Amino acid sequence: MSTGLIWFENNLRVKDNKALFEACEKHEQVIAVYCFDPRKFKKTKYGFPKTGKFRAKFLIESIKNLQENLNQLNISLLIFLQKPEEIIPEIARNHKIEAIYFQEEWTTEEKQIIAALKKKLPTIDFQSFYTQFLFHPEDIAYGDFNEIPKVYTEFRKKCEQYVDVRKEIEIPKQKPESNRIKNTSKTPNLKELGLEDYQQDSRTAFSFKGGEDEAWKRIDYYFWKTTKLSEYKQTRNGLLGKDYSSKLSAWLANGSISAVSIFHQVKKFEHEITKNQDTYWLIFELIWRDFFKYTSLKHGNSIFKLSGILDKKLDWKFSIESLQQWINGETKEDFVNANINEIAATGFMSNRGRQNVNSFWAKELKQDWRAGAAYFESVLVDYDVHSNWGNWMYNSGVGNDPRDRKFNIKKQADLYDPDNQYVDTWLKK
Ligand SMILES: Cc1cc2nc3c(=O)[nH]c(=O)nc-3n(C[C@H](O)[C@H](O)[C@H](O)COP(=O)(O)OP(=O)(O)OC[C@H]3O[C@@H](n4cnc5c(N)ncnc54)[C@H](O)[C@@H]3O)c2cc1C
Repeated sequence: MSTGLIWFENNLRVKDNKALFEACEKHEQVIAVYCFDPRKFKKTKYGFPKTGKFRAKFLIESIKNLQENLNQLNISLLIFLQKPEEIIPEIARNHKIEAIYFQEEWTTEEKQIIAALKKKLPTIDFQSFYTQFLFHPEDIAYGDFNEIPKVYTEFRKKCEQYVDVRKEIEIPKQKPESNRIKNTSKTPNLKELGLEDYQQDSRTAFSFKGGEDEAWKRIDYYFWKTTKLSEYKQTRNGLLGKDYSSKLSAWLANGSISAVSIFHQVKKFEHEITKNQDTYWLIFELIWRDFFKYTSLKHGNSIFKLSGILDKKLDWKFSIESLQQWINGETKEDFVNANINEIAATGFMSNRGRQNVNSFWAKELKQDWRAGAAYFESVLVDYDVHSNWGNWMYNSGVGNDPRDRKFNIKKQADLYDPDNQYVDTWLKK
């Protein structure tokens, strides 16, 4: 009997998951694996953990839900707190695995893991799929990733003109019960990941809960129950409350829902409820998400370099005291402090807030932008390597912003928080 292994990473869903679907189509027996990689929970050189408590909790919830949904398909999800390249070879040998299915990744840390696995399992067939994009890399109108433009609008227009978003891939058919294997593995808790448990701050903009089912509940609420999508563009610069933007980022980041699924929900909404600038704008933002992924595909590790993808030498400083003040919300700007307090207390910050906080750190204080990006990587519930480092480069003058703008923080606060409601909420302890 042929056995395939689906190795989950940032594609934690059963719907529209080509890797899972292919594994189920090609093999009579399918086993699923997820590894909480200890390297992702270690401390960075700045002293904070690479993955902080908000994202870790969201991930734990996501894995629990994935396990339930796979159970419905009679597929056992084995969960480990171990490096993939250490445990997967053992499973592959024990279960006579013929092929491993996974989401294609291209940043160095992920590539190293895949290379180590391949080295240890030279006879196994590795099948990877780009399942994180809106516009599939095989469909874009560029012959080579090197042709991806530096300017977003150029990229967007060409994609909109020439690329059709693919159809969603259905949930695989249920396997027979005999597909289940003995599974004593357990999802680790926050303590086992070296993190403290916490109570949610009552001021939080949104109570994020991980898992594919929760992502679809949010779609149901934001699109269908409240039709908030029909005013998305007008409200997306908001700072308080759960409805000013879609809040889909955390589920998108760990792949609990695909950009393709969201796109088709927008199209359905436009067909059944209303079609306007606001509904289009959610797609516009999903294209930004793609753009940063294509930027990192093109530029590789340059997205982590001080001089960025522009290879621009600027006069950067770095002091650990400044970093601490910025993180503690003790800068001279109340609007920056309020935003940084929000992210520290909840793991979330609006897009408007992120732009201002980034601009203040990199362009006002001229501090090494990578330290700010690393802090966001630690605390964000929705951290995505390409979106985070891409946006940070953009707002720090070493990325894709052709205008190299600096935010006037006071003006921004007057415009987006005219009654100080936001600042008052987040400056109070
Ligand atoms: C400095 C900085 C760091 C950021 N880091 C991240 C990150 O780690 N992960 C992340 O998902 N987003 C990041 N963003 C982008 C954006 O702020 C968040 O996606 C957004 O605030 C999440 O809220 P939402 O889902 O309600 O967004 P919505 O406004 O509802 O947007 C819908 C979706 O579009 C995508 N999107 C929207 N804006 C952007 C953008 N500027 N860049 C890329 N994708 C976008 C997201 O997937 C988002 O979920 C960052 C922005 C800045 C300025």
